[in-house]
Amino acid sequence: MTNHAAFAAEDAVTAVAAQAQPGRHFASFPPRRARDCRKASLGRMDLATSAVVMAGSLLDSMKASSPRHAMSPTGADQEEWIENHPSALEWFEGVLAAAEGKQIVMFLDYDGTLSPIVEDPDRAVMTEEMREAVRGVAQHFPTAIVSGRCRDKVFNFVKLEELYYAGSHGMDIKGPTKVSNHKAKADEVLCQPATKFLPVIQKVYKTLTAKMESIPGAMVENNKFCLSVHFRCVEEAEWDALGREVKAVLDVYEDLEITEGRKVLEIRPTIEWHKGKALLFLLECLGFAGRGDVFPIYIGDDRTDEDAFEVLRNMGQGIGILVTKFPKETSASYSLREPAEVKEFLHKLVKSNETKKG
Ligand SMILES: O=P(O)(O)OC[C@H]1O[C@H](O[C@H]2O[C@H](CO)[C@@H](O)[C@H](O)[C@H]2O)[C@H](O)[C@@H](O)[C@@H]1O
Repeated sequence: MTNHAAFAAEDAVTAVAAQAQPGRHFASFPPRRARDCRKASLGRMDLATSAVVMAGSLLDSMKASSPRHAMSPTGADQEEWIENHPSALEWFEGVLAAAEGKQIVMFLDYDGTLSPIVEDPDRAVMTEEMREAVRGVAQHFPTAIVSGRCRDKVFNFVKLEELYYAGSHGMDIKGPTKVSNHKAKADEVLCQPATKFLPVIQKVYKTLTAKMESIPGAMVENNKFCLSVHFRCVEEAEWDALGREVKAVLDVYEDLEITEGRKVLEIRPTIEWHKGKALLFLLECLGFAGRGDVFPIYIGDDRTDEDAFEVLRNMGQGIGILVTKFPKETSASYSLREPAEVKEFLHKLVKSNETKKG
């Protein structure tokens, strides 16, 4: 864990203390079935986990997502931050050296990583050039999309059948629809640890949708195993009211909790499952668990991605890359500034692998 100062920036990330799993060993392929992964997720999520919004601090957390300090080359704090989290493009050779002789496995968040952040969540499309970059990477390395969106929705944005998809913050994992050289049966749902929460999530979706009608600009997105209450288009003066409404609705559901993303409150079951667990599960599915010659690369921009960065840090394998223009408290070891740089990084990886193969 880095110990540099926290910065008030657009989507400031708070300190992470997700549960570590050092030296965890896995069975190899074939993948575990959904029932097994439900068992693995039993129990309440540790409240120290990064994204959980603590009682009383909701408005403060929401306000912390206002842009203030873009990274400038002149600020000493920014310089220190970039020294601790160097650009994965500028230090590309270092990344390659660390991955030398190992199997790269690629994990990609969607919003803010493959697509730019936009006001309307339904319009967060990814460019054809980015799709080509992801397609290229998937031809060389097993690749998964890990998103807070529901799986179908993120698939409809990405539209690549050869990838693994972990939707609803990893609570809904499916193998490739089109199987290439990676070990997987086509079109298989691999893990859904939160199915028993579906009825309550749908009930809360209806309640919150009705409540949010009185707040101009507020929007509730149904992500199947979790919900997103968007406030990007809500006047700041209304955020307190919005936060209180959401908290009041959630107060009677002890099985659900509020976590926070970029101008969004996320409602999810309090199970011990997150993007980091999804990463470990996918490594197991791919037959790479417990192997020292695997090099997972996880690229993400949001608080919920911190759980995956933390898992990699604790494994001591692979790297986390945070996409940000702002210094943030993070467990990622590298950074990229925006989706355009993510695309360039993916292209460079492909090119270097092609060169290596001759
Ligand atoms: O894990 P992710 O794939 O990064 O999903 C996290 C949330 O992303 C989306 O919301 C964010 O992007 C929107 C479109 O750019 C933006 O309008 C919103 O303010 C951002 O928070 C998605 O709509 C949410 O459901 C996801 O939870």
